[in-house]
Amino acid sequence: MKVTKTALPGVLLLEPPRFGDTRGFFSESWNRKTLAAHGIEIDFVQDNHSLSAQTDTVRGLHFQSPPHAQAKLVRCGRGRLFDVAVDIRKGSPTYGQWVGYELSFENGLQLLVPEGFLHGFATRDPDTEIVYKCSDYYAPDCDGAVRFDDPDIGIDWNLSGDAVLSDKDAAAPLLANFDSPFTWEGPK
Ligand SMILES: Cc1cn([C@H]2C[C@H](O)[C@@H](COP(=O)(O)OP(=O)(O)O[C@H]3O[C@@H](C)C(=O)[C@@H](O)[C@H]3O)O2)c(=O)[nH]c1=O
Repeated sequence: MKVTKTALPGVLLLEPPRFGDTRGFFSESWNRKTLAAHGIEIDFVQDNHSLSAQTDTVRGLHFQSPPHAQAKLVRCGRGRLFDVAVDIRKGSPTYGQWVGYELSFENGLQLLVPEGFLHGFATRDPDTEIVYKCSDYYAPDCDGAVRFDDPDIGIDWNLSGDAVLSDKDAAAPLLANFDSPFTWEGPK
């Protein structure tokens, strides 16, 4: 397993090995012991799977507040997506900064998004599937969102057309009008 640090401490890019043969490939998409050996010890309790029919579908930027904050381990099941994490921990030296990576069925990459970060993605192909593990259960009362195209965050989504959004995401507040429920706890 190759684990690469990103510009945002705590956000990691994971590359599980794939064993190819004449049938195709085999890959361990998650293994608690392997991740623990890399210092990643998170109790995942829920797996999510969604399909986005159209290219340029954007879901995000989402979070769940404490006491139901979620870390997420994200991969692409089919197609290609651009996956983004944004630091929203008050007092963090990287508050408001983002990183984004292309996760695809082809490259098998995974993004680890810790608690205290917004998560969102844009699809690059039709019928793109995302699959992700979450460290807490869905808690609609703690569900929140920030505008995906907030100019203060400035994510370069590189869309080919207009974003396809849910009503909830279209009505999400800007970061400037948002009181983050997360606080930076210092370097780890
Ligand atoms: C997130 C979620 C939604 N739902 C339901 C609520 C609603 O009826 C339907 C669609 O919900 P949403 O519109 O919130 O789905 P979606 O916009 O795909 O939300 C997801 O976006 C990505 C970026 C994330 O990071 C996730 O944590 C989650 O917020 O599914 C669950 O039952 N369980 C869940 O865990």
